[in-house]
Amino acid sequence: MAELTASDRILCALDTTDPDKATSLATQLRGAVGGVKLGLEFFGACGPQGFAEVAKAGMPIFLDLKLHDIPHTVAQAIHALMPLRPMIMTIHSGGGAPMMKAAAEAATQAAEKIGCPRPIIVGVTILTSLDEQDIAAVGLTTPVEAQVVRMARLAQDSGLDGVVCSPFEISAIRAACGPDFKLVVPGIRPQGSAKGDQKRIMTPDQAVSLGADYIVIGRPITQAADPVAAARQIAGEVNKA
Ligand SMILES: O=C(O)c1cc(=O)[nH]c(=O)n1[C@@H]1O[C@H](COP(=O)(O)O)[C@@H](O)[C@H]1O
Repeated sequence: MAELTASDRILCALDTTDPDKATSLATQLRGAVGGVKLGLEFFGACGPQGFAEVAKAGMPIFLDLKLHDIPHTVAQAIHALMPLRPMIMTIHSGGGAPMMKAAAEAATQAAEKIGCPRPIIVGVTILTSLDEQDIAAVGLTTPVEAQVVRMARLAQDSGLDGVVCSPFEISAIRAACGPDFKLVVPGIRPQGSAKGDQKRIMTPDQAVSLGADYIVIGRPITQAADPVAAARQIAGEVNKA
């Protein structure tokens, strides 16, 4: 497979309830980023129809619904979502091995049935909006990096293609899971941009240098006065690194 360019590695999170805004951003950003992410906010407001509208812009779409339920329910949800043909889908690694295995199997079966490539199925590990203190408060006493590596190994053993992790865990997961395991990395903030609710953050060039396959960036692009210029500047920084 051809090496991804810096722009290809950027997935822009279109977190909005407005389908016209999402479609317009997806159209403008074509060529400046590798794909767009539609998540709970967009899908909750606009549903599969909204997804199909944005898809007309011709960009690969990362469908981020972070599925987390019993194995049967998650498998059926994947069967229901697969006709949308997303490039990447998220489930939650915290759902455990039986759920992740069921998700991987459902994605393979649905892709065969529809006749499309299986999407990249990634497991969300520990959210980038949490720091050590927040994580300890929910009762997880293992240090974050060790906990995330544990979840990544379990995801790999269960047949997932990769995980969503913070930039801080990239090196440890690479060492544990090898070069082909996909690392999708949010918690990315270009120098000087507002952190917002993110806590475990790095700059785009740092994350790619450490080995991120994809970096997920929302507000620093979508809330910029010129989103295309912001995306191109980020790609430039990644290239320099
Ligand atoms: O699964 C995700 O994509 C995700 C996982 C995570 O740990 N942290 C995280 O921020 N995300 C998503 O990445 C995007 C980050 O958006 P910004 O904070 O605006 O750059 C949001 O759409 C989040 O839903």
